Amino acid sequence: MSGTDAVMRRVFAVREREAMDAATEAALAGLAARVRELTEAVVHTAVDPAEAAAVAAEVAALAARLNAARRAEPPIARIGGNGLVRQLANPVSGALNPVAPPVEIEFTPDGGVRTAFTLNGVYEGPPSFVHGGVSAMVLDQLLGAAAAANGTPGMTATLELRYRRPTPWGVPLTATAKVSRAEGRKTWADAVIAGPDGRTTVEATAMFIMPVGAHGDGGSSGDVADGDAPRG
Ligand SMILES: CCCCCCCCCC(=O)SCCNC(=O)CCNC(=O)[C@H](O)C(C)(C)COP(=O)(O)OP(=O)(O)OC[C@H]1O[C@@H](n2cnc3c(N)ncnc32)[C@H](O)[C@@H]1OP(=O)(O)O
Repeated sequence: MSGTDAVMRRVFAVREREAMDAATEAALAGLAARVRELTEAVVHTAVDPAEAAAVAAEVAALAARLNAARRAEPPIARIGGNGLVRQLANPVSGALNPVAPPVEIEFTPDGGVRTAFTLNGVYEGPPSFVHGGVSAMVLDQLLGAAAAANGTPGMTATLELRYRRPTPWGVPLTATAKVSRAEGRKTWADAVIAGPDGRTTVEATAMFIMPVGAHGDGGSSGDVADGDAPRG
């Protein structure tokens, strides 16, 4: 994505942030994974009120330990030496964010993107099914990654969802996205989530707009957050 990299640097311009070293990233990814387990346990626990209160006090103490040294902003890591960065705490795909499932996005040979993921009960909306807003969040990220993979990244301007069937949690899901059209600063992309039987549960179409200046014609040129670059 060498041509894309320069555009990405401008579209998702953020203030300069210190990149996280690999050892700290690995340690915090492990911490986030444990906190995900904790969150899932909180949602499903059936302990008595006294035990819940005791655990709450311990968790408060742990939060105080982490807050003893804070970064002003969420962490990033650099990809290569060209200024492109990954947002390690992206709420969809960031391994360092306990709120993120996380969803790992890969390039596909057809120029699109794909992910396989499982959502647990933390993301429940209607009983037994994934919250529609969570599906929208995953699809927005995936569609944005498809626009980036096409070399035409942008800000989400429109996001249309069609919920065809309920999306179950606790089972393997797949999602794919691909650009259908790009004109000027606008890029359109389509995406679907499918259940384990391969049937579509949610369809989405989005339009992304590349902010003015992102083509390198004098717009912002700060460091860049690319959401979370697809791995592949
Ligand atoms: C690997 C990396 C993966 C990254 C994935 C990231 C996924 C996540 C992406 C997000 O969540 S982004 C956050 C949610 N989106 C926003 O917060 C966007 C907020 N809105 C904006 O920043 C601006 O409104 C925007 C950049 C979208 C457009 O501002 P502009 O000043 O560039 O638009 P302008 O007014 O010049 O209009 C340009 C054209 O776009 C049209 N337009 C602008 N906003 C529109 C809109 N919202 N919907 C439909 N059309 C829109 C507008 O009518 C016009 O059409 P025409 O050229 O045909 O005349």
